[in-house]
Amino acid sequence: MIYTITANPSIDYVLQLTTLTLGEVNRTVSDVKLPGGKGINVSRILKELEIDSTALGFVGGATGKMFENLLSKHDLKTSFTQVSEDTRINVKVNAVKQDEETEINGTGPDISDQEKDEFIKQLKKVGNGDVVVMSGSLPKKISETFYLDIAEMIQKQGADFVIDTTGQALLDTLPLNPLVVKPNHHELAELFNTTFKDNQDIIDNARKLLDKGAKHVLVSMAGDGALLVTKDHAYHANAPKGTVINSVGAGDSMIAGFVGTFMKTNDAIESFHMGAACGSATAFSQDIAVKEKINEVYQDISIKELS
Ligand SMILES: Nc1ncnc2c1ncn2[C@@H]1O[C@H](COP(=O)(O)OP(=O)(O)OP(=O)(O)O)[C@@H](O)[C@H]1O
Ligand SMILES: O=P(O)(O)OC[C@@]1(O)O[C@H](CO)[C@@H](O)[C@@H]1O
Repeated sequence: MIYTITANPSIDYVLQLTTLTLGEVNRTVSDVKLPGGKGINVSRILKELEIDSTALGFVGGATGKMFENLLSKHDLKTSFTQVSEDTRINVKVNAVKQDEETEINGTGPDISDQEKDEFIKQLKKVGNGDVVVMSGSLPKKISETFYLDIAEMIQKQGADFVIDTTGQALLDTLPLNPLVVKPNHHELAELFNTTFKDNQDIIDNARKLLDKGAKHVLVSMAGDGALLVTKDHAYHANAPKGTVINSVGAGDSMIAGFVGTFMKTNDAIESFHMGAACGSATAFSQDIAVKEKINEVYQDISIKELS
């Protein structure tokens, strides 16, 4: 079983505008409310790929009820920990003429020690052969070592983990050998306080994450596709041409496609191909991609060995 942890889920309020002008009244062309959060998006793509997962996280208040209601349409297995404060609302603005996406993410509810303990109890059921995907920001009262503590705990129980976070929190988990990490190229550059001049530069820095313990490294590069870096080889997946509608969740979709396929096939290149298809398919959709779109985009992706 794959478990996804979204410590700070959200209602994503996605607004399409012609243009966005700060300091003025702006009106939407369309708006939708989606059940959001990185782990939730991973679970939603896994569902499209017909792979079972259970979504875990903290949900609370009136917005939490709305979140669960929005999510119920997707028929996912969930086991949320109820908290007393409200689930956050994240605002996503797509200004079509300016070809710009702006995101405003809330901080999320305070989580009490008791609520946190209840959540941790849920992880007792994780065992041999399971994979736990942990992603997204932490609510403010949760310790920065939350993901690291969970990784240590579930590893002792025989499970693998995947982590999608940035900075020191990511580096700290590498010695525990995450199955895959997926920084985007900006996050990778920040990790090593550098800038990249070409793909080889990115590959060299991605290999530092392998040296520190990651089993696979994906580097996503939005409209420039993605890289899969292993100790001896590096591969590039193209980003097919298409109309980008809302790329929120493209990175989560890539992780879901990779992890779900890897659990079935143990084949990193095939998993990378599916990950890239899921990422681009989501960028070409208003919501997280559905399986028909993923299958269509899959045909337009080719994986090239670079070294
Ligand atoms: N404009 C695009 N055109 C085609 N494919 C895209 C586009 N944007 C993203 N993708 C695909 O999705 C993958 C993940 O996107 P991206 O690099 O933006 O991840 P991210 O920064 O983690 O995104 P997010 O945080 O919004 O989920 C890319 O590597 C690429 O394969
Ligand atoms: O604030 P975080 O937890 O870093 O990111 C949350 C978020 O932006 O990530 C998802 C897209 O990746 C969205 O569904 C959600 O709103």
